[in-house]
Amino acid sequence: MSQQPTPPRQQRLPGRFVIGTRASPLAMAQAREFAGRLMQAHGWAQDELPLDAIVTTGDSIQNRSLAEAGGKGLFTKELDVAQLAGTIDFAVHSSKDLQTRLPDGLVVGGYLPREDARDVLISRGIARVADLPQGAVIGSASLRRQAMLRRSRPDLQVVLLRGNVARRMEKVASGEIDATLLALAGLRRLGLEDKASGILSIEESLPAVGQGAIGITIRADDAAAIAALAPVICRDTGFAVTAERAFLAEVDGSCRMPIAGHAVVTGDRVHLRGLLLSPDGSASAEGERHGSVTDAAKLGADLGRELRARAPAGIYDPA
Ligand SMILES: NCc1[nH]cc(CCC(=O)O)c1CC(=O)O
Repeated sequence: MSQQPTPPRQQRLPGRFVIGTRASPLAMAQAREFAGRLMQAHGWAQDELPLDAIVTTGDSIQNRSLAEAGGKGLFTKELDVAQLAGTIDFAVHSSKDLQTRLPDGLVVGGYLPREDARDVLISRGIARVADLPQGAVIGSASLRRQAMLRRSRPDLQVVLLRGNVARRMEKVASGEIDATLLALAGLRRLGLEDKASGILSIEESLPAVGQGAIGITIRADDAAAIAALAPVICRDTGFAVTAERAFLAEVDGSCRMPIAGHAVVTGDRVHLRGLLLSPDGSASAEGERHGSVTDAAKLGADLGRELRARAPAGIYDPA
């Protein structure tokens, strides 16, 4: 559903771009953040940067897990089509939700500076997963979060929970479920950080590949878009997410497996951690790599191959 009429591509004014985004509150907040950074960097006015909010197939599926429904591409398909057609020039994505392989003709032009990548616990007053009562009901749609919870707290009842961030939080507040895990980044961008009951450490809940990083896709041949992005993109976030995404592409690429991967850049070094789990959390393979940021993609692929090769039974052949 494309709300605003947008000029055909050939009529694009020099320096004028249309930003495409999903229509969820979080996606809109991220698109506004990107627009704000572009306006500041270039001195553009708001009406020079129209936002085109597009409802994707993924947004309209609420009752099944994403893995069942067909994966990450469901959240980007309609945006990809609009972008290739030239209706939108930039598409703003949560890197976490971005397929490892983009459609031909589209590339990630860069990433905005990463927000905190950690997960948070949302509960009625309990700050730590370890302190949830025996048998508590905890909801998540993420295979990674489900498997990590089952591993650390096999007694919890882990149930499928979908819907946007606000709706998930309501289900905790109303008592329908006892707790859920969400990304701190999303809460911050929605101005809801004070609703977090506690923050999970990176060790406790290794984040998803790309978590906290906003990726901007462009048409591969759009030189004007590449130039416009240059002052707003973050090089270090790019190295970190490149390592993580190379890892993900090597271990699986679909989102049917619980996978976590997180890289941190310090100076010209990158440190990547990866984790594969069986759905019930009982089997796992984890590892890490340190190296130069210029080798980010290679480090990620190396770690992915290593973990795939030594994954115990139960990971690639779920019981
Ligand atoms: N899959 C939904 C999704 N995609 C990105 C974020 C959070 C923002 C981010 O990771 O940048 C969320 C919500 C969540 O996991 O709590």
